[in-house]
Amino acid sequence: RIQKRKDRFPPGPPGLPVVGNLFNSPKGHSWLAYQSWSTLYGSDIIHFKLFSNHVFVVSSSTVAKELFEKRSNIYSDRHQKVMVHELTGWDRNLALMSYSERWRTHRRHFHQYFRPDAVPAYHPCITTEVHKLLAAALDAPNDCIKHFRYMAGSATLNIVYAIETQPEDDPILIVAERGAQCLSEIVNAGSFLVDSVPALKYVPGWFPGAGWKKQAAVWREQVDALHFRPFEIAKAAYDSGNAKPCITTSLLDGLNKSADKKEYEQMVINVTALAYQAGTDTTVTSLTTLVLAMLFYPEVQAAARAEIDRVVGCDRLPELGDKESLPYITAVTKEVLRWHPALPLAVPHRTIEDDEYQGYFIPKGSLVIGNTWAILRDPSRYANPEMFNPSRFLTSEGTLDPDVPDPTEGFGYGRRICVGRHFAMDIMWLTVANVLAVFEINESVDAFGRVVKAREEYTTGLFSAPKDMKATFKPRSAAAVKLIRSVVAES
Ligand code: HEM
Repeated sequence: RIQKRKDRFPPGPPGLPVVGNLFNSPKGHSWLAYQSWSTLYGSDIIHFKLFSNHVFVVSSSTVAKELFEKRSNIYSDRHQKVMVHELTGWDRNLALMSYSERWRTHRRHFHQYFRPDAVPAYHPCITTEVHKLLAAALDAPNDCIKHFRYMAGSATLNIVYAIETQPEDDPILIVAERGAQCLSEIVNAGSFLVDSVPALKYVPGWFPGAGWKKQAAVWREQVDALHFRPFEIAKAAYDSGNAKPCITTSLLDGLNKSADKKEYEQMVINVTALAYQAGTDTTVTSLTTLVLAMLFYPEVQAAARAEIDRVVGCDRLPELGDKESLPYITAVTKEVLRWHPALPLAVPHRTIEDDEYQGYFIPKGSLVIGNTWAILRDPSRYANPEMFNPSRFLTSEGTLDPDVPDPTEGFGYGRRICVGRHFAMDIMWLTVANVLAVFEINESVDAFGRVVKAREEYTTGLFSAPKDMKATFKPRSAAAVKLIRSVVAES
């Protein structure tokens, strides 16, 4: 019977006994290899094995909807790893939690602050941070990534903990940044033996060859600091009765009503730390892609600017209230998510039951990966998908075309879809509109006066960001400089 079921796996590259496809699985930019396997085997779903683990990769929106949405009760779990979940403390992160009552409680609490009708409350804060970004770009026109990072991090810490940060050497931003970075370090470090032999977690750090255990302890401290340091500041303000209302104070209001106060407080710590962890790198990566696209496609910059000048004029900056009247800016934002998704394979899902799809057998415990890259570059959905072309989302009259699919796969799938996507879309939209209203984005010049040519090269890993991004923000006019200075002075 087992043999019969094995024959019913979707097609995929041939593997070896015991190790499976260990030696022919891609080492970097795996979304590209999975996309070509899908073409080679003529299937929207492919299968391979890593040791005893079954991996399925889905590369069409139809199959993704069928599995992740229609069968979300089976396809919403996450793989648990000793290094990530137990030794370094990432079990607190909703995005990595197994599909359980604990995940549901965390997601419900987080969602109430980031659902579409809650997000407008953060518009004033986002607007102030975007204005500060414009001023920072005037003063340091070559540091766009640094400015994006500060904008996204500062907005998040303000909304979640009511903590005001400084652009340089802010102790809380440093702690948050370090903690969030260490997840990428763990993922990029590859596989740890302790994940295959969990008993190794009991080996003491001083044991010869257990250097990984010492590294795990360092990571653990950083993850703890990311969770506790900002929370302690917000909690102290709450206890003193002087706190500015924020997500933490709102959650702490529920503490007295909770049956298990310790457990509730732990949930508050996890939920509040989540926005920085899940929202900063994703937003910064996407905005860096915007900059790259603007270097390659100056005509898109010009079209965006023309729309802003026509609708908003030059005497004020675009606001989120202008969204309906600036469809081209919305189309640019969507195209950024589609052209180079920040997480080209989202976060892998895991099945909790045996399943069957189109005659194929998908065993319980399989990893099922949505190949967002392939789905968003599917030529049957998006013509000439390699081109950055916001107009694909517009009708011939220039309004948003409801028949062109939104690149929602950039935010993942089914019940695990990004909870912060409405907030993310607003912060991205406002940044795109404001930056293009007052700046030209140009290639930068090196110390010898030579233009640094932009390249479409991306990093590999959980996140995929433009490599060594260099660009310069040039104010469009003296009036634009004056406008930025006056807006920042006002706010
Ligand atoms: C452009 C920015 C962003 C992108 C591209 C993005 C993308 C994603 C993706 C691909 C996933 C995995 C979905 C899956 O497993 O199928 C995810 C999960 C998540 N995102 Fe985002 N995200 C962004 C911004 C944000 C922001 C700003 C927040 C918070 C304020 C946030 C909070 C979350 C959370 C909490 C999860 C975990 C959901 C779960 O596992 O149940 N994200 N995001």
